[in-house]
Amino acid sequence: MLTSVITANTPRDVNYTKTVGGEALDRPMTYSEIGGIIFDGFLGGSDTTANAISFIIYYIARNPDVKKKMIEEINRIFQGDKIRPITENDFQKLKYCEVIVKEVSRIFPRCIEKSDEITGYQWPAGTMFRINADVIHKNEDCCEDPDKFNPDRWMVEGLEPNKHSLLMFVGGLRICSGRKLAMIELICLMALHII
Ligand code: HEM
Repeated sequence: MLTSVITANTPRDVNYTKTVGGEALDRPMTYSEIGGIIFDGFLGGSDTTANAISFIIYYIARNPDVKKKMIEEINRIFQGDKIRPITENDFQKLKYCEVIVKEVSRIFPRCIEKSDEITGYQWPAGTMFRINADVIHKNEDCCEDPDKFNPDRWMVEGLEPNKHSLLMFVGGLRICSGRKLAMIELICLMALHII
């Protein structure tokens, strides 16, 4: 089925990406390469989601005030009945759970394993990057300590998030194609299973 979806929807003359497995490509990707990437993504989509939920649990456990607000939101929406199936409407209302996921993504640093050139500079192996530390607000008052775990920074009116604020899914042409599903999975796990 996957192959037929790709065949039906993929224009043959589009150069989807210039690299496969780190190798530069000077031709459009084949259907089997595109299929391979999707397959990798589905396999990779499970351990990335497992890692993400582990960090979410860690930050919730370290921040009791956040946990309290999250439980309040979940109880308000489910009214004590967490056995009923979750609906799209419930999901749309789980705003605090959503910003917890965003804040975990923002605050968690990335580490490069090998020395690399990034933005014109050579960085040694082991460098920790927090390039998504700044969430830009129209309201200057809330530009507080970027090292503080504070999901509320995402809920401020007039928020203009830096486009690199959600680096969990990277960006550009190769942005994670499962990101919306991943957000649904994470938020549902938080609402239905964490507490
Ligand atoms: C929290 C969970 C997830 C995280 C943090 C995550 C993160 C990523 C990252 C960093 C990439 C690489 C982007 C790049 O190479 O520039 C990627 C690619 C991909 N992900 Fe995810 N992912 C998650 C969940 C999922 C899920 C659930 C699926 C599908 C069910 C999925 C499907 C894919 C696919 C198909 C690609 C390849 C996209 C491409 O190369 O064009 N991901 N993901």
